[in-house]
Amino acid sequence: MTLFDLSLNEIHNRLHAKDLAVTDLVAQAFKTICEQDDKIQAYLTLNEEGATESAKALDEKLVSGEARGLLFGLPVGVKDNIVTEGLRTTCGSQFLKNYDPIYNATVADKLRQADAVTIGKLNMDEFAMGGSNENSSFAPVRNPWNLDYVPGGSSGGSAAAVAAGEAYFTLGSDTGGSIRQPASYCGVVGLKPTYGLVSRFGLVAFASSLDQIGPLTKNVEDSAYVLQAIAGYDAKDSTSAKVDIPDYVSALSGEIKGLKIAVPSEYIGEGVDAEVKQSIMDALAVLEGLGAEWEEVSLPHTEYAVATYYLLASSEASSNLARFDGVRYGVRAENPGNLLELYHQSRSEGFGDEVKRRIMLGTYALSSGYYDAYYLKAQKVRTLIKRDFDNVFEKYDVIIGPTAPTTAFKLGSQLDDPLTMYLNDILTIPVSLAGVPAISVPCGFASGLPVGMQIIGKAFDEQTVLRVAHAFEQNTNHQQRPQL
Ligand SMILES: NC(=O)C[C@H](N)C(=O)O
Repeated sequence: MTLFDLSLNEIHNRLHAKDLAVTDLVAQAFKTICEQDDKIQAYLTLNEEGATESAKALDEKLVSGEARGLLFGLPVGVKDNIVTEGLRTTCGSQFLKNYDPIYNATVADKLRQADAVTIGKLNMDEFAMGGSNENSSFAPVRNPWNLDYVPGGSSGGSAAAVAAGEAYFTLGSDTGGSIRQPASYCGVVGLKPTYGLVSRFGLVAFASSLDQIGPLTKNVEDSAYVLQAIAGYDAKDSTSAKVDIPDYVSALSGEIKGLKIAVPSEYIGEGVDAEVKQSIMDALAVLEGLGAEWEEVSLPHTEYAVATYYLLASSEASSNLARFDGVRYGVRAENPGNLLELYHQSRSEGFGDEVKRRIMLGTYALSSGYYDAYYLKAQKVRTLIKRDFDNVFEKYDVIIGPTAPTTAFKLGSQLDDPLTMYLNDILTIPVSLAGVPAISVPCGFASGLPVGMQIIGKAFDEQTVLRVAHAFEQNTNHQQRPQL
C-alpha cells in the first residue's frame, strides 16, 4: 500500500487535514521510481529538482489557505512528445535527445494551473509510431505485470508508470490507439477524448488529423478529473473545438438503466482471442445486470481501417516530420559536404527504422501519380468508416468491444513483423478515424495479463463514456495492481 493507492478525494482530505504534504507525495513518486524504474524503464527524464520545488510551493499554499487547483499536489508523468519548458522532450528519438523546449504545451500549462506536479517525461515509441514501445530509441518499456512482455504503445511509458505506481496519473497521446492499447495491456484506464476536445498546441505532431492527448489513470473517477482539467478551447490550436465543457465528475452517477449498447460483430469475431472475448461477454453481462441492453451490430468497413490509417497517418507524418532536417531542431550530422548531405545524413542517423518506413510509405502515397489511388482513396474510405459509427449511434448510446484483440505479447515477438504489429490496433484505429471518444477500462485477465474493454461514445459525449466505465468499475473488481 502506497500513497498512490489512495483516491484523489482521500488524498485531498488528508492534505486538507495536514495529515499529508505534497512533498510526501512527490517523495513517494521518486522513491518508487528509484526502486523500480531500472526494470520498467518508463521514464526518460526526471524532474526531481523542479518537482520538489513545486511541491514546497504547493505546501505553502496549503498553509496560507489559497484556492487549490483540481489536481492539487498530484504527481504526474507526461509523455515525451508533449513539450515542457526547460524539461527535455525527446519524442523517444535520438533526433531530439538534446531538445529543451522554450515553451509549454497548453496541457502542460493546464496541469500547472490545476496544481499537479510534473515529475518527469515518459518513454514512448519514437514519434509515437509503434504499438509495443520497442521503437523507443532509448530503451524498451516493460510491462509491470510481466517484465518479459511489452506494455503496448506508443504511450507505453505512460501506462506502465501508472500500473507500477510511478506516477499518480499520466498523460499520453493517441493517434490510432496509443493511449487505449497500452492502458489495456497494463491494466489501467486510458481515455482518448473526441478529436478537438483537448488542445494539441505543443504536442509534437505525428498525424494531425488524428492526434489527441488524454489521461491514463488508475480508475475512471481520476480520468474524469484529469479530463476536466485539460479539456477546452485553445486559440493556439486551430483544430480545437469551441464546445461547452460539462462537469465530467458529476456525470459519474452509477446509473445506466435503459442504456443502449451496440456490440460490433467485427469486434468479437475472427482474430479475437477466446479469453479476451469471454472477458467482454462477462463484462456485458455485468452491464446488463445494471439495466443496460446490448445487441450485436455491424461496422462493415472495419476491415479497411488499418490500411486506411497507415496511408493517412503515414502521409501526414511524412509532411510533419519534414521539419526535422538537422538545421532547426535536434541533432545535426557532423561534417556534411553540402546542404543536401546535411539533410540526408541527419535524417538517416536521427530517425529509427519504423519512422523511416512510415515517411517512405507516406511520401509514396502523396507522390503525383499515386495520390489519387492511395491518399485520396483512403480519405474516402475514412468517410465510410465514420458513417458506420454515425449509423450505429442513431440507435445506440455507446459501442463496446475489446480494446485490443489479444493481451500483451512478448518483447521481441513481433519486431520483425510490422504488419502483425499494425493489426494489434484493428479495434482502436476505426475509432480514431471517426474522431469519437473511447475509454479502455480493465475488465479481467487472460493468462495472467490484463484485458481492456473499450467503450466508444458519440462525439463530445465523454460524459456517457465515463459514466458507463465508472458504473462497470464500481460493480467489478478488476482494478488491481501488479506485484513488483
Ligand atoms: N500512434 C498510435 O496511436 C499507435 C499506432 N500503433 C501507430 O503506430 O501509429
